[in-house]
Amino acid sequence: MRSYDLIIVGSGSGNSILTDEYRDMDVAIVEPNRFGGTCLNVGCIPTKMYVYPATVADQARDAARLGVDAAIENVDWPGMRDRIFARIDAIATNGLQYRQSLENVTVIQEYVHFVAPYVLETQSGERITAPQIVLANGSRVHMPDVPGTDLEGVHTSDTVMRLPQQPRDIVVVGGGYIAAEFCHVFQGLGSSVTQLNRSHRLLRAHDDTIAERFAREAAEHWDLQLGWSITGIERAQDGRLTVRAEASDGSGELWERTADVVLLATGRVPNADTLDPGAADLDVTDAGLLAVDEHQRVLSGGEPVAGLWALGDVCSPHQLKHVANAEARVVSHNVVHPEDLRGCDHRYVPSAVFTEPQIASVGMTERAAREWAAENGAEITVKEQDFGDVAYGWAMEDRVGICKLIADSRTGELLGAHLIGRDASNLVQPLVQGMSFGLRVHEMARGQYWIHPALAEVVENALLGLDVPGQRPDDA
Ligand SMILES: Cc1cc2nc3c(=O)[nH]c(=O)nc-3n(C[C@H](O)[C@H](O)[C@H](O)COP(=O)(O)OP(=O)(O)OC[C@H]3O[C@@H](n4cnc5c(N)ncnc54)[C@H](O)[C@@H]3O)c2cc1C
Ligand SMILES: NC(=O)c1ccc[n+]([C@@H]2O[C@H](COP(=O)([O-])OP(=O)(O)OC[C@H]3O[C@@H](n4cnc5c(N)ncnc54)[C@H](O)[C@@H]3O)[C@@H](O)[C@H]2O)c1
Repeated sequence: MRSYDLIIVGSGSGNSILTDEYRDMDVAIVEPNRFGGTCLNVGCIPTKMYVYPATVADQARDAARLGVDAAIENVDWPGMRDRIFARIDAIATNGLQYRQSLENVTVIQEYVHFVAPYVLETQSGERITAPQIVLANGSRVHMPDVPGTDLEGVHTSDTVMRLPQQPRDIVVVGGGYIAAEFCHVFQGLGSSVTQLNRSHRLLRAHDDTIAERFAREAAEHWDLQLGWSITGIERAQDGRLTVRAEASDGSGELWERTADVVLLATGRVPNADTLDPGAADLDVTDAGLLAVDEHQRVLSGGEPVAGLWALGDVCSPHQLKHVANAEARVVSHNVVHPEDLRGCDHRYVPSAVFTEPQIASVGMTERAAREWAAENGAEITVKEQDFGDVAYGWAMEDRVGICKLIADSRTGELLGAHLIGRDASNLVQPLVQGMSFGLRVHEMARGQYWIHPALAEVVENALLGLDVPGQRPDDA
């Protein structure tokens, strides 16, 4: 059995823990797939490289409203795909080659699983061990359990971005982040898109106002079919794919649609199970995540196991790259400073959905805040500020955007922020900052300049619209 000082399983955020402090350690990085993990190869980065041109095309289509007549002559999918992956594949290849070039690092290109505490076995039967092991092996696509998902032309986010040609039409199954982003990509680039979702609600974790506004916009941009559960996919006589579904309400009503391509976007599951965690007595949560404490130490029987760490999608309910990266920074420190353990601050985790229009959110939804207030004898104040009511919104003739804020009306603490509209993923950042550093609503609104007439004035006005200390007439 080969011994190392440290084994890292997974080359996504796990790869980033190796700082200068690790130069004298004998390290193994285990990565059976493309080096760099999900975000780089099949996730955040390539999706956004498709989202951007799709948004450009969408804006061109919408420009006549502003007095600019534009026409989209052509969308070069193969050229776009090759441009995107020329950049990404080179980063993955260079990342692998760099790690392989280091004297103290061994890259093992196989899957591993536990056979005993601190002992992992590769697919080819080699056993490796280390006193410190970082489990950063992410999550995988969840496939609906229906016939036909293995047919050619049925894709997931892992494969759809490498399609040889842009599909004329596509059925996207699911109502979460991935479905929302790919519906925008394909619709923006000119495919005919049908979105099929089991429930009547899109983006289920989001604030009701935002989810409803998004569903309204989605229905204007593509064919939105809500309340249908997929029952199977078949090869149609013309060689295309027929998706079949039945009504989710049990009425027995049936639905079908034929398209060139089907994209399954029905969630991701953590890869804790594939590590065989029972062989090392590791705790797994009901959601299938490796259980960790606040220092990212993996738990066994509720107690931290010395030298065993986890980070990212394999242990995080958030399934977000910035969370995986933050946890990687904590693990990077803790592995080499066990006497000075750091923790990860998960209080205000923002996220954005890069669809059209963009959506961004941090903190409690209004519904969660109302429940929290009822349980804690608190009172909340809510402000919905339309983008269309600030100067830059006039310039855009905006009819969609909202910045919705929720605060504790006694303390002025911002509890939640939810935006839909142009640049929402950037507009939310000053609010994340204010929340993270304990600023009260009035301090955020009046303790800084807001550039006029930037779109950020929508955030300023939303803050000023909250009924909180410092902003009431008797506080003046
Ligand atoms: C289409 C898509 C778009 C996304 N967009 C965004 C976004 O815009 N913003 C955002 O914040 N997040 C986004 N995410 C989520 C984000 O990609 C993940 O949260 C993040 O990449 C998780 O990082 P990780 O290091 O935990 O895992 P990963 O990056 O998945 O790395 C885990 C690695 O472990 C390897 N592995 C798995 N099992 C084993 C094993 N048994 N042995 C050895 N190696 C193993 C895998 O091959 C993989 O490379 C997106 C995800 C997808 C799928
Ligand atoms: N911009 C971002 O930050 C970003 C982008 C993409 C993905 N992600 C991350 O990746 C994760 C996975 O994304 P996702 O969109 O696949 O998951 P999700 O959990 O957001 O949505 C899954 C959807 O699939 C539906 N579904 C599940 N099983 C189904 C079935 N059998 N039939 C029909 N519908 C079914 C669910 O109802 C839900 O609407 C997200 O949790 C997110 O954190 C983030």
